[in-house]
Order: sequence, then C-alpha cells, then structure tokens
Amino acid sequence: MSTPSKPVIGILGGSGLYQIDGLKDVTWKKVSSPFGEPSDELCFGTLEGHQVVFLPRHGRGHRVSPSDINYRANIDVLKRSGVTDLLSLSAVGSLREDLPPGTFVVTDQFIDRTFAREKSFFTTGMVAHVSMAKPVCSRLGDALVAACEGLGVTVKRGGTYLVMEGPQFSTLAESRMYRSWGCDVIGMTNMPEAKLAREAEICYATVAMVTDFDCWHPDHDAVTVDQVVSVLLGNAGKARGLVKNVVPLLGAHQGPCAKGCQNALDHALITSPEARDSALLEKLSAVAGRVLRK
Ligand SMILES: CSC[C@H]1O[C@H](OP(=O)(O)O)[C@H](O)[C@@H]1O
Ligand SMILES: Nc1ncnc2[nH]cnc12
Repeated sequence: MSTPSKPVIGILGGSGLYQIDGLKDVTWKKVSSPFGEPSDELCFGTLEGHQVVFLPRHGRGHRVSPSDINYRANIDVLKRSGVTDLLSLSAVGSLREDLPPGTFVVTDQFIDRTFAREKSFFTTGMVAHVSMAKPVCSRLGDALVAACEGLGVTVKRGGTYLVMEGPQFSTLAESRMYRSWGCDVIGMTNMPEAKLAREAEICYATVAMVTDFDCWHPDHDAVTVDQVVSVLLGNAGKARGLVKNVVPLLGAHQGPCAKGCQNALDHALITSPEARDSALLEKLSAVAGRVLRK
C-alpha cells in the first residue's frame, strides 16, 4: 500500500506580506513556468514540521501591479512545487459598516469584475470548464476561522469579495453599486487567482484583511495607499500569527480533500483527444497532468 502524501501548504502573501516569519530551513528558489514569469522566486521552508511554499503575489518590494501579475504562472509554479492547499492573504476595503478596519473576513464567494487578465489555463486546443459555484474550499475556510479564533482576531465567516481591475480605487458610484449588490469587501487580486487554483485542482481559501472603508462611508475619507499601509502594519502581525496557527491544522490533514477541489477536472474536459493541441498539453503537464496522462 502506498503512503498517502502529506499536504504542502502554499501561501500567497498580499500587500504588506512579502515574507513569512518563523519558517525553518528557508530557501528562495526560482521555479520556471511555461506560462511565463511568476511574481518572484518561491520561498520553501517548514513550519512546525510542515512543508510551506510562500510567494509574495506582488513580488518582494511590491513591484507588480494587480493587472500585471501573471496569475497563471504563479499558480503553475505552486502546483509544480507540490502545493495542495493554498491560502491567500489579502488586503481589502470594507463595503459594510460592521466590518471595520482590522476585521478579518474568510470569504466564501467572489464577483469577478476584472477584464485585463488571462483567466484560464485551458485555451484553444484544450478546453475545460470547471465549476466555480463554490470557489472556496470550506475545509481551508474552517481552518482559517479556527486559527483566527485561536488568536482572538475578530473574524467573519463568509462574505463576498468583489474583485475590481484597478489599479485605481473605485469611484463613489461603483462603491455604492457594489454595496447594493450585497458585496462585503473589495480588492484587486483574488480573481483570476481562485479560478486558476480550481483549474489546477488546488484547494484555495482567502483571509481578507480589512484596511479601509473604500470611499462610500460618509464619516471616513476615501481610501489612500497610506491608510492601507498603516492598517496593514497592524494586520500583518496578526496575519503572521494566523499562518503560525493555521499551518499545523492543515498539515495534520490526511488523504485527499473530501470537498472535491482536488478532482475539479474530473468532468471538465471537453476537447476530444484527437483535437487536442500537443504544445498546449505539454504546458498543462503540471496543472492537469493527473487527468491528461490517463
Ligand atoms: C495597497 S492597496 C491595493 C492593493 O492591496 C490589495 O492587494 P492584495 O490583495 O495583494 O493584498 C489589493 O487587492 C490591491 O492590489
Ligand atoms: N478599497 C480598496 N479597494 C480595492 N483594493 C483594496 N485593497 C485594500 N483596500 C482596497
């Protein structure tokens, strides 16, 4: 009988999170992708004996703008590195009075308003349609909530994250419209990240760390980068505590995820074998090797 492989926990650090404290045996390594340049080298290490792979999604020094992030390359190199569970740590604006700066939201839905990004690994020559009905792995979501509660951080379970293109912040009319749609928080990065993680059969969940009230709140000035950064300094400390608490919870998991994320491609491929593009199949070797090699 083969030994079940252990989880490998990936962490995508957002604004303010360009390294992970407390990792042991740390090495930064360049991993190449057929989808182009990822945001940075990957940081490999262990935390409490569990394997962790960290990638700052804007690169160290916050070099890469949300629209210019190569989301496909980022997810591809994480998959190539064996990542099974991916945590996204993201700064967001709040669209609700009862989610003030400092609150953490473990989101469970997204609305994708981005329009200038490559959104799929599966293009002409190998088409696939995965389900995004439940974009977040609830096993990871449960672990994030438990880790926040363990730290005494105010956390809301569930919420809709509106993903805008940016890099400019929203107009007042947009911010009001997103509120009228019932969205809870707003940011610029979690799509197509979550879609690509699903295509790559990686479990994905986000902790959205509120830094501001965007521009809709009559009693608060419109968001600025200075404001985001100053709240982030507080949030980043909590985020590091969160990582320390959540990694052992996920690392203890055995076997495949019962939520089905790791089988997302089982019923998704539509291009008939004779119509498939061999060059694209080669590029998809990490993301979809499990189903394409059959
Ligand atoms: C620095 S404010 C805007 C910036 O912050 C968020 O980044 P991330 O999601 O990577 O934490 C937001 O999405 C924007 O990219
Ligand atoms: N108000 C906001 N809009 C978009 N992205 C953000 N990241 C942090 N605050 C934000």
